Amino acid sequence: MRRLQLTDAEQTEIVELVDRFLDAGHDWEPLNAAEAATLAAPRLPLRLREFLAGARSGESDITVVSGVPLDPELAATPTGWEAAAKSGAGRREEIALLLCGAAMGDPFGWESQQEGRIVHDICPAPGMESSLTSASSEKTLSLHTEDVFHPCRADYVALLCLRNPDGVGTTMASVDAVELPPEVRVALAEPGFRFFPDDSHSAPVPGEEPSEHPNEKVLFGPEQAPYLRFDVDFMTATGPEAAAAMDAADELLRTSGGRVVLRPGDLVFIDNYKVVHGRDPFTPRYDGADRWLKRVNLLRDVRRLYAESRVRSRLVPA
Ligand SMILES: O=C(O)CCC(=O)C(=O)O
Ligand SMILES: [Fe+2]
Repeated sequence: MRRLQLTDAEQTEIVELVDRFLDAGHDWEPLNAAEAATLAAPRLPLRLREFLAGARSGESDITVVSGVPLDPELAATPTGWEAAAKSGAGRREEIALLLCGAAMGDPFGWESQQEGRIVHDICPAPGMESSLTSASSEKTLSLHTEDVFHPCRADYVALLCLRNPDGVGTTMASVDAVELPPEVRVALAEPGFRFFPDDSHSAPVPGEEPSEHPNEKVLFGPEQAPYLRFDVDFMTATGPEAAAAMDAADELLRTSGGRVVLRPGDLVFIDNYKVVHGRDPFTPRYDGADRWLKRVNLLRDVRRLYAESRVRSRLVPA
């Protein structure tokens, strides 16, 4: 894990950059602002840009920037993403996240997720307490690769913490840190698995038809330092050896991993090719003081999405 604490002077620079971004009268729909964020990101503090460039080129598994400035008049935590979308709560934080995110990758979204919003709100929603989505609270969110089913899944999931009054942990396990027995490693590197869209995807997304789910590998890429895709809730094994390897990996990831308690102003970049993440359970309050994160998905090059979807759009089509 790499960590950077922003200084007071750097925080002031970011506040001014957010002000300038607002004054420039960009279209505040974050999807439209994503490109403007890429153009403005070179004005972020030099030390921050160098830190993120190092994290990117060194393929840091977990990268934390602390002290991202939050609005002193931050709105109450909305009761779910729809409420946040309606009120525009946390706009300054969305911009700060987009700007920092754009220094690490290209922001993109999903037509099928939070109605195509590019910056997501992660806060507990009434009725969703036990769901398998980030709107849950009372149920553990098990370790997962974000959008495990899709070839255009993020290289990084960036989470900016606005509130976390009970110190709820974001669980994480890195493929670099887990010791998989050789036979498990071999089985996970065979195309013996199928991956499915998780419950946060509302509309059908390409690949939702069972026939469209090819057999895939859990471990892929460089043999000495493989990448990982994994989500026990939204994958199946196609044979007994694959099933045994999946169970073993699940157990080893859970026991080898740890947790990061995000504090207000903490921004974490989770390498979605190396790290699976989840969340500890908590009791929601629904009183405006609940835990609240903003999330953006990042690709290292958005052209991977254009090529796959055959549309020049930052949204994966539904
Ligand atoms: O709430 C968290 O800490 C993480 C939730 C999650 O899995 C996500 O936002 O992708
Ligand atoms: Fe997630």
